Amino acid sequence: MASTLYIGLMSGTSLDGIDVALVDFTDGARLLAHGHRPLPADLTAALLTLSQSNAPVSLELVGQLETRLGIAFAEAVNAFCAAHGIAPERIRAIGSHGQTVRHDPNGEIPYTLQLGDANLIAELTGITTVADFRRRDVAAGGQGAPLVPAFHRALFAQSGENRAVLNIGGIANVTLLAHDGAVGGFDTGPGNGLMDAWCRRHWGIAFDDGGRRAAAGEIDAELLERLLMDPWLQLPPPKSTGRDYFQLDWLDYHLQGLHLSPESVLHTLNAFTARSIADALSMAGFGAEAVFVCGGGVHNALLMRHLQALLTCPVRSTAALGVDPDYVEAMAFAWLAKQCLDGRPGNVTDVTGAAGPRILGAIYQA
Ligand SMILES: Nc1ncnc2c1ncn2[C@@H]1O[C@H](COP(=O)(O)OP(=O)(O)OP(=O)(O)O)[C@@H](O)[C@H]1O
Ligand SMILES: CC(=O)N[C@H]1[C@@H]2OC[C@@H](O2)[C@@H](O)[C@@H]1O[C@H](C)C(=O)O
Repeated sequence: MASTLYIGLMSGTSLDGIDVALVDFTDGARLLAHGHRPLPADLTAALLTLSQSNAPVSLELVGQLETRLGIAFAEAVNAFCAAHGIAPERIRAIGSHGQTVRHDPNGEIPYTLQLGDANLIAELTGITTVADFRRRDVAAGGQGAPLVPAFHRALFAQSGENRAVLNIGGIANVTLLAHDGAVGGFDTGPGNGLMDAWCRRHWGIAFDDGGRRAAAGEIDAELLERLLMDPWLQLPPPKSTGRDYFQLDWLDYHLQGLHLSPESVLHTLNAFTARSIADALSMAGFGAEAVFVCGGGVHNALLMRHLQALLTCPVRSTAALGVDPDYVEAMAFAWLAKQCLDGRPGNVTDVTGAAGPRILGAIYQA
């Protein structure tokens, strides 16, 4: 009988590193072990440059990053397996998200681009690898994102209540699990990405721990209003975005003529993330009875306070459902790999807008 153990690999838009999740699908989805491996600093720096939409990019750089990321993902798996004493033969497959460097499913020529050569992952780990999950959905006219809603449905639905599952990563996305079984979902806009970029620029730090620096500043009503006016936020679903749109150039444009302390800009960005999420939920007319949060934003206490203040239902971590909030996405890509190998669809057409359910991912045999 085929193994029920899968590894999910997630390297998200915040570029904080590689999440590794070992999941057993014998009965539901059980997280057996997890790990996090920072990306080498020069690789993060190259990816940050690449994700600026106006940066000149050479094909050589893209080719090299494809290789370097593939090696980094494989090393993350090998180190993880060694640390946990897991023989590669026990793993049915790896589901590798890859690193999104561009995402433009609505452009004249739609595309989405994730790097991290899965040939290398399969070769260096000896484990069958499934990767390239988004492009089939885009080929079918979809956004190619968000893809976690199908997994959220498998894991968190059947509660009889209207549940929202909110992932606050670099970008934020929400899954709407209605009490009658209907599933919706879309990106809501920036998560931590803009705050991280501001922290990097002003203090050379990766993120605002707990939201403490932001708390030292004030929310600026004028800046908040300007940010909330962005037309993307008003678009109806299906919709998705990436860090190539909500980036520092975008913020600098809105900061023109304002003279604010860096702390106040940060607090305004924090409030903006919360408002854009709450407004999106209200525009969707969903009537959430509970919101469960995953992704790194759950550790930003100030952001969680702002969210709770804006929403009338309880806002809790997915830990309240017994699922580690830092590994939901990595678990989702383990699940998507299993869906692919089982010949089952990975997309939710009401979420991505694709023409139909599609088996997502390409298989690289061990
Ligand atoms: N203690 C903390 N305080 C505040 N923010 C934190 C803390 N820990 C993590 N974060 C935030 O969470 C981010 C990482 O979140 P996560 O790993 O969910 O993002 P991601 O998966 O890369 O993004 P995406 O879901 O958009 O692909 C960090 O960059 C940081 O902004
Ligand atoms: C193109 C891309 O990489 N999108 C990511 C990003 O990070 C969060 C949000 O934007 C979501 O749409 C998606 O990731 C998750 C894993 C998803 O597909 O559900």
